Amino acid sequence: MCFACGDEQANGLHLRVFAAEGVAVTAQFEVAAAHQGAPGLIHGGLLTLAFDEVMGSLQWMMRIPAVTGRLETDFLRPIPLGRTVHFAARCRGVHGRKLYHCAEGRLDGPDGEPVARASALFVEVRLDHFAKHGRAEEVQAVLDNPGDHRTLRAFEVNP
Ligand SMILES: CCCCCCCCCCCCCC(=O)SCCNC(=O)CCNC(=O)[C@H](O)C(C)(C)COP(=O)(O)OP(=O)(O)OC[C@H]1O[C@@H](n2cnc3c(N)ncnc32)[C@H](O)[C@@H]1OP(=O)(O)O
Repeated sequence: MCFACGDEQANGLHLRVFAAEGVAVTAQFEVAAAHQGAPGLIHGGLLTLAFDEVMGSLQWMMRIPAVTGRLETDFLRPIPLGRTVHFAARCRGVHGRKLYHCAEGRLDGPDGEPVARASALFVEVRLDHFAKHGRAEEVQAVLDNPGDHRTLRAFEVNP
């Protein structure tokens, strides 16, 4: 039940991420009333969350379990509610356990006005990172139905 991508989260971001050319993904985020910060505008933290999710999706494509170590967002333009942010993210490089990603958000279309940029460092972890640190109920639910989790984030790469 991920807040960024889970269908069950009534006020979640409901992000859908798609494989692109190379080690890259695209995604869309419809900014709803529940995502408000200042009146009529998106909350900046939620935009950063969207970047975290979109860049974090690259790991699924790379088949490397990793967590966010550092994430920096540049807020270029205010984003009104009711608009759609189109994201494009790619892996810039890998050094040891460190994965360097970058992403951009554009308004209302993949060629729309750039409204935000982000860069992140993800750090590869062993799978037991999640089992060890997560609350037991949710970890057990994944272990009971591992297929659900895999299917949810499966990309068709070069289908
Ligand atoms: C049950 C199974 C379920 C599976 C489901 C999968 C779901 C997946 C969901 C995905 C979730 C989606 C995403 C989410 O939302 S993930 C949620 C948010 N992120 C976290 O909770 C991460 C919390 N932090 C940690 O666990 C540890 O600090 C990590 C693991 C990150 C590193 O601690 P660890 O002790 O392991 O490693 P290390 O400290 O030797 O560092 C290693 C290298 O990295 C460099 N470094 C580290 N931090 C920074 C930094 N801030 N700036 C610059 N550099 C940094 C460091 O210098 C070193 O470099 P070098 O010396 O090698 O050159």
